[in-house]
Amino acid sequence: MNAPIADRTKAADAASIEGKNVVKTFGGFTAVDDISFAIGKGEFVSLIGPSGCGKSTLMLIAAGLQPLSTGAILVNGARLDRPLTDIGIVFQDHLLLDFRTALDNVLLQAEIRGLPMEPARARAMELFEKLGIAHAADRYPKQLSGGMRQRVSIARALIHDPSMLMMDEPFGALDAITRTQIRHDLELLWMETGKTVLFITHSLEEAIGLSDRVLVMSPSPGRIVDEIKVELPRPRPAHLGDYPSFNIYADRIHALFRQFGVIKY
Ligand SMILES: Nc1ncnc2c1ncn2[C@@H]1O[C@H](COP(=O)(O)OP(=O)(O)OP(=O)(O)O)[C@@H](O)[C@H]1O
Repeated sequence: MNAPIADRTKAADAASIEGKNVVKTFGGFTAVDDISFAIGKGEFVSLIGPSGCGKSTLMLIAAGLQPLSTGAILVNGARLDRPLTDIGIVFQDHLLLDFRTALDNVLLQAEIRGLPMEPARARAMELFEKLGIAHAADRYPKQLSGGMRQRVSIARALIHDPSMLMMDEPFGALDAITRTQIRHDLELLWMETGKTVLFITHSLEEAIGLSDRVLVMSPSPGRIVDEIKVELPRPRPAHLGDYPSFNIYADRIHALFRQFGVIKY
């Protein structure tokens, strides 16, 4: 099998992130139950698990946006005690401002971060080219399809060239055909940039189609119950079922969900 990460030279600039015995309680309720994980520089790791198992909570903790109850997050080996800034985040909801064009939405991120505007504009257009939306740079969010809006969100998350990307069900609201294409485009962008990615999804195709490793979570209280190293060549095809090993990985995840009663047939 070929190496999962295409451009290891870029990965040197990427961040590593580690969770050590992370616990998160809300009052008496345990949302995240003693989770440890390690994501290497330039690695693409997905979290998959049933609704409410604590995926978003874990991601927010890993980004320093939510305090943990006990445990620690280490970024490049240093304990995280504030929100990460060297990061891009993409949510299921695009969160674009209606009154700014696609390009200006991306440039807002550059403005907030105090980046020089001309290079930022050039980089935004370069990202738009790679994401296939250069022709729509001057359109407003309402004039874009759902897939195009998520592409703008990805460009916004990458405009400052962060060393890590976190994505919380970024394609969850898109139709199946758009999802397949945007998955492929994200994979190519990742192969080129070598960012460290933490990706949350409910989709086996997305988890297996994109990841170097898939971390499978139990129903609440969320724990990591399996780790699958995906050894499929990249870039991966639209129809993953062509690979017998895709079905083996998918069966393994289904079996776990069946064991937990998440899937009952
Ligand atoms: N701020 C909060 N206060 C209280 N409970 C919370 C809070 N945030 C999350 N929870 C609870 O923690 C659990 C995990 O939520 P979380 O959003 O992390 O799950 P998830 O796996 O991302 O779910 P989904 O796949 O449906 O998005 C849920 O039971 C949720 O209700």
